[in-house]
Amino acid sequence: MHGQMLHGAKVYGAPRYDAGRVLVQTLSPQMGQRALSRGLSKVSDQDYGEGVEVHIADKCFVCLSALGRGSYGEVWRAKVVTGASEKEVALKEVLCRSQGELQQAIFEVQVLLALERDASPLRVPRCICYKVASCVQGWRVRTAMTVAPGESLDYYIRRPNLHGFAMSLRRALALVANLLRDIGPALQRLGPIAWHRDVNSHNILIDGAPDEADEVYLSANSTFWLIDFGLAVDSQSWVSENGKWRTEYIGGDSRYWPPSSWIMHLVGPEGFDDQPELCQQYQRRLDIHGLGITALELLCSVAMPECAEERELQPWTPIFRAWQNYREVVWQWWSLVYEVFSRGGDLAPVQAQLVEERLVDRLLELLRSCRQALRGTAASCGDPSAQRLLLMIADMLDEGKDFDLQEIQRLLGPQRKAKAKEGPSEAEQLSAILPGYETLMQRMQSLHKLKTTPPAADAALEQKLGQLRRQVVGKARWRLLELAQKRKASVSSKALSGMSTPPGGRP
Ligand SMILES: Nc1ncnc2c1ncn2[C@@H]1O[C@H](COP(=O)(O)OP(=O)(O)OP(=O)(O)O)[C@@H](O)[C@H]1O
Repeated sequence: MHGQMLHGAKVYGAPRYDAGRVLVQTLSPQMGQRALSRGLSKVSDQDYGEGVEVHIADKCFVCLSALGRGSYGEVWRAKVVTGASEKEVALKEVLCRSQGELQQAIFEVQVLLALERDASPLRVPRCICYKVASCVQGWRVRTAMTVAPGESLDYYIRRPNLHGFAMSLRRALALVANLLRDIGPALQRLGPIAWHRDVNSHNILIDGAPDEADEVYLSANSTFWLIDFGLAVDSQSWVSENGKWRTEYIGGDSRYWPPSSWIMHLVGPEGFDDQPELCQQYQRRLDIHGLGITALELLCSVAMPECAEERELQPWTPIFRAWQNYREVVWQWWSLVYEVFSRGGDLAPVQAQLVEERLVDRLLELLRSCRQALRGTAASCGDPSAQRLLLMIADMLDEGKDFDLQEIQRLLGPQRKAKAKEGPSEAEQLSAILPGYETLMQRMQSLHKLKTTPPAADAALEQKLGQLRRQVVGKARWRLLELAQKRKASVSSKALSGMSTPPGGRP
């Protein structure tokens, strides 16, 4: 999730699906200094700040500098003093004022923990430890995670282009291929557990891509990291006829929303009555669409020449034009909604205006133009690897296609190896905590009782969380086993049916 003025509209659904909020906490370094000067060895209700010592479980950290700011507070880079093998960590704190927010914040941690159990390391931060503490406003969920390298992709793509068109295009294609190779598998592994719902260029970090580097260097060295699982929802309870997709608030950055999210936002679930494909998109493919738009944005931002005449370079011109049209119109819709949220106004008139303007039909048309341009250029560009990329992006943006994330590795080859883990974390020793048949969210309802027993609750809360972990461990193990068996069965049935390895891909 993110909430920076220009890059993070925290847009939630229409008031009938829960009024949303835009909360940007500003934590001043002075606050941190004050905490330090009071000689606090343990921060309970203090915010992070330079030099502030933070204890989470048996580990101790000292805040160094802010890594970034989101709608729920700042994320700080911190030095490890004791208890963890990493030198530095990223400390995130989410202030939860309600049961719902607490459940959401804990789910974010659970998802990180679940992902790190994956056999092959993914490019997502690893959770080192976390703590839930009650405070006057409700609860604070503090997480220490590994620092993902690099900078936000949305800053990267706004840098001026130093190269001529041919070189820029090769660089862009190399970057887009690595973006899909890195983020695709993360989303694929995430799928059985959760939908991220906020895949966009602000929540993806890029590393190893200096401005002057050529495509060979970028292919070998650039990496992309998915962060911020703060809007993730349990994919098991989300999907189905009466799944939570019907009632849960809408999340994410509307510039990366598919048409189905706008339908939900402007009309509600009834808007899908005659639109089964869009309904399926909203239930299952929000992240794929977010990744597709991010890929197109990266391609055009890096490859598109700054000068308009140069831009008229066939066969790539149609893609640049389609993207520019999309960007102009969709960014305008986003700013209309965001403006109302940031001043806390009534969203209903803006929603009515957007319905009147036939936003969904226009968005479908803008996306159709993007796909047409991508497919047209793929047909004429003559470079098979560029072709594969363009067709893949077009399919990701196609509400009529049931895009499978496995396609990415099949067509682009496997993800380059992420750095090996640096030793077992506390999380690895914890019980498995994947949500099972009953969703984690439902189980967390039992925390409700603790809300009525204020501050004494720290220990009780920890105990309760421990209980919850133990309760779900059996089901989670079973589910992991089942998934592994399914994978095995599908691999052996493919082998039996004599399927060959596709060119450049894995079997
Ligand atoms: N593990 C990490 N490693 C490096 N930087 C990070 C990490 N986690 C977060 N950040 C930085 O902190 C910023 C805010 O983090 P995050 O998006 O998780 O917070 P949030 O409150 O959920 O924000 P949002 O408003 O985007 O929802 C990120 O944009 C990024 O710059």
